[in-house]
Amino acid sequence: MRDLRVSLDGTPILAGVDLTVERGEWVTVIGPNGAGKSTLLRALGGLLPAPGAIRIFGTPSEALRRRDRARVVATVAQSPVVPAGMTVFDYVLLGRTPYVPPLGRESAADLAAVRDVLTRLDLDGFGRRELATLSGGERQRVFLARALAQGATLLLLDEPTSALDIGHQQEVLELVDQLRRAHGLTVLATMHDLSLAGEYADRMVLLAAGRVAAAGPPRDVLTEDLLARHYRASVRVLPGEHGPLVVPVRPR
Ligand SMILES: Nc1ncnc2c1ncn2[C@@H]1O[C@H](COP(=O)(O)OP(=O)(O)OP(=O)(O)O)[C@@H](O)[C@H]1O
Repeated sequence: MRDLRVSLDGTPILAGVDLTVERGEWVTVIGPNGAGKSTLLRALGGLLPAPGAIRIFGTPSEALRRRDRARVVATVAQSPVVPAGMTVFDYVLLGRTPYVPPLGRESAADLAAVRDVLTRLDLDGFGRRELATLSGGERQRVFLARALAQGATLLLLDEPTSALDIGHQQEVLELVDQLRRAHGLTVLATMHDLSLAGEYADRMVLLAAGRVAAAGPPRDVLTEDLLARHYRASVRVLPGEHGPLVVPVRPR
């Protein structure tokens, strides 16, 4: 994206963001509440107009038709709408919509893709359950399952682990990383857990008040100075095996 500017109801939210994500790369956008992270993902997902600012694998975003975009870009929003009465299986099957011919039905391959992704996300046995009856964490895995079933090569993940327990956080991020390596997926995520973010991202972008305040490998972005300045947080940053570990410490 080049000079991405978004205003909502007359309020400037993104004030000229430049960001390139290479094919196969994992980039995580961090930043304090209200910095514009979700807005950035929504613009990339085609949900907000951004004429001329975004190219997806070389194609101007506005030139992609909805169905074509859905085969390339899959988004897991922060709080997706949960359709009343819909089962987990049918919800994940919605991810196959871009492959179903107009007025046609899902193929055996579509159904198999859904079963496969449910297994990978530890959701066997949940297929017939009504989505609305699942716990927050179970639901979050179903939202990710739908995006993975879509078979897109660019995954936009808006706080994909915020409702998950520590085990499922790791499981989901490991799965995304495995898929990335095996199928060359490109991942753009937002996360509030900074240590976890740094362990998985190749590069991080610190967004503050709609601008890029810092960008680079996790060790360059997760510094005590930058985090204190932009989050107004008191933290210690310790060296970790897979990236810096950010520990909040009570201010003196
Ligand atoms: N329709 C709107 N009109 C005016 N301001 C809006 C509108 N929608 C969102 N905003 C504001 O845009 C800013 C950025 O919101 P966004 O959801 O992108 O932030 P975020 O970085 O994802 O925050 P969080 O970490 O809290 O999820 C916020 O201050 C929000 O209140």
